[in-house]
Amino acid sequence: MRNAKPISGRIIVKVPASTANLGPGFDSLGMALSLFAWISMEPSETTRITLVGDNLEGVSQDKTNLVYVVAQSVFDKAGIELPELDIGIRSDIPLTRGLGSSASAIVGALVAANSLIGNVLTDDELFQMATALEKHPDNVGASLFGGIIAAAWDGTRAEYVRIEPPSGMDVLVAIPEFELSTKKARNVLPEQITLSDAVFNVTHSSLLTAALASGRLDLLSHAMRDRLHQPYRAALIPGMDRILREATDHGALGAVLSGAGPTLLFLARSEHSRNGQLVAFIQEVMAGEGITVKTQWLDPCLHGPQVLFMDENHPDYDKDPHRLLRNVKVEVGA
Ligand SMILES: Nc1ncnc2c1ncn2[C@@H]1O[C@H](COP(=O)(O)OP(=O)(O)O)[C@@H](O)[C@H]1O
Ligand SMILES: N[C@@H](CCOP(=O)(O)O)C(=O)O
Repeated sequence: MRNAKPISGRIIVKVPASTANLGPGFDSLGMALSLFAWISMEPSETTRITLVGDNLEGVSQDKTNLVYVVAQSVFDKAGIELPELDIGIRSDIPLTRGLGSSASAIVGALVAANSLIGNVLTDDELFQMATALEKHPDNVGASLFGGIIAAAWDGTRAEYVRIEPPSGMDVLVAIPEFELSTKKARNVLPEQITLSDAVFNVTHSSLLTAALASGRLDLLSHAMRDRLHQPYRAALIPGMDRILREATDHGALGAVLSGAGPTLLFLARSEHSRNGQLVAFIQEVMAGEGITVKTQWLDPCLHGPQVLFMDENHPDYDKDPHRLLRNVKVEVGA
């Protein structure tokens, strides 16, 4: 049992989305993105889970909700009695599209619950818990620490190194209208691969990590190639093969499947990125496949979760937390 302080007050956490793999770094590389989810959490007489906004369709509002379950695991580990919770969730991260919505929910819930009990768990403990829940460290590490992370999990313990994203690098995501669960996209992967494909991925992942750490943007198109998961997942995403193959002819530095997909992700130099050529190419190929995609320019997010603690003296404490979440301007200080 830790020295957990009694739970009181309201926590609002703003947590970034993430993209995993970056091509060859399967289950290892992740980068936080400037797209966010917000979770409010406070003790209450009975549990209530309110979903705010359009992106959370189908998410459960009972005690099976991921945010509620993960929060309880924090109280359990800290050895304190499990409280009923009033939880509000707002997310600008589309679900099951390969932008780490589940990782953001897990990290947001861990950080909110830990804040409610006076941060008795360390960042490392939160990272270990998040990795064990998500079963791979790439998305959760990026959401928790911001920037780019290179991580390895052996099933017992995860280690990571955070890399500051190179400056002058923009991120474009092309989000198809259809959902693809991570589970389904992992199920199409083979049990075994050839030694030459394994060597291809180890070498390219190492080169990519070093290129990102040293700002060698010129190496990205070479380094972001993958033979471990993208070739198998391509069958689930019409148009993906051609777009990834030809994106560098249209201004991208590198093009990959984001996480398990179906979102495609492109890195581009900031000064070239917004001229519309790349977006037009993606839209044209996807339209030819009969698929609607939403494109959105993002930046790497340099920070992890930001936490606002409200006690009863806070000027907004009397406001309905769900109305606060609805307000886009909910900015949560570091
Ligand atoms: N904010 C949230 N609150 C509760 N559950 C969530 C939230 N975000 C995501 N999830 C859960 O995670 C699932 C999506 O996870 P997954 O298939 O791994 O896709 P993604 O690439 O978006 O992480 C959703 O169907 C939902 O069950
Ligand atoms: N390394 C995982 C990443 C899954 O990311 P998600 O955002 O699609 O959940 C994988 O490629 O399966």
